[in-house]
Amino acid sequence: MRGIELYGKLVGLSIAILYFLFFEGNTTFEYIFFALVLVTIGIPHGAIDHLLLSPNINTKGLFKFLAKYISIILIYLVLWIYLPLLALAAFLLMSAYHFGQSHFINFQINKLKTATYILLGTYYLSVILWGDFAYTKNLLESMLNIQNMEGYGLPIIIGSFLFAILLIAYNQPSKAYYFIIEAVVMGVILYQLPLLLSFIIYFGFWHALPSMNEEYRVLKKFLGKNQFYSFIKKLMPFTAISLGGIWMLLAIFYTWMSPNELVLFFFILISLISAPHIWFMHMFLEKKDS
Ligand SMILES: CC1=C(/C=C/C(C)=C/C=C/C(C)=C/C=O)C(C)(C)CCC1
Repeated sequence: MRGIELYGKLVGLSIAILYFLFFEGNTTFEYIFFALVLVTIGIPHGAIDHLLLSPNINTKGLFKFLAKYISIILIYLVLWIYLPLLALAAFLLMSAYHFGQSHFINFQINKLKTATYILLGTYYLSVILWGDFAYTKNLLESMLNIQNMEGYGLPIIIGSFLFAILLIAYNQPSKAYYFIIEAVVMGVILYQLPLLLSFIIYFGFWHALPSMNEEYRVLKKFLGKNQFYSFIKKLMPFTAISLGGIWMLLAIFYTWMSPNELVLFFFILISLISAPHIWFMHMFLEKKDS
């Protein structure tokens, strides 16, 4: 594993340990780390999608890219408005694929790739969502009632874990032990944490940072002198636009929505920017493999 990823995972683990030791039940701790990781790693990892396929993009190329990006967002927004349950199901499936995919940046999967990604992503997502089922249920309440789904949690978690490990072992027998240990340790920890902290630790340090590290590795030859500084500079504009847009919309809807509805609305906004990001990231990672 490359340095930064390992350090990131250690930071993620330290936040979890700090929570268990000193801040159990402290929502301020949870919100502070949620915001910090989101702003510094979560959003920025998707802010250079325009450079992934064309590192030297020109103005015309950028407009074409933005037209595609915004069209996907608008089509998905229409789906959220008219068929919200389908939009939610699509979000969970896309996210499982996308999260799973980022576990294999340094490990080649050749056989049953899509299934492997989806199963491993489903495992982590379900650990996070079912680990704090009461809050997940409350967040989704305004959209659907998942009360009777509590019992499905363990079979889904164990089933996705077993099948994912089976497929990883089928692809890379000598590396499977690493994924097993990580999935078991992280599964236990994420399951015990409150939803938002669990989500942001996994999202930040197991998904966004490894993805950003890969973006940097591939793009750095196009960054001239001061590669790291130039990379950070390139992340800035779309990070600021995304955060500003999310902030503005949350501020506008703040007066009409309950706190739980606002959190769900926040995740719907994340889903809207994630849809094109997942697509471009998929193209980037698969192109790199071929
Ligand atoms: C945590 C959470 C949810 C799922 C969030 C997901 C799936 C986020 C995925 C983000 C991605 C894929 C970002 C891209 O890089 C729900 C079920 C919406 C509502 C309850 C809280």
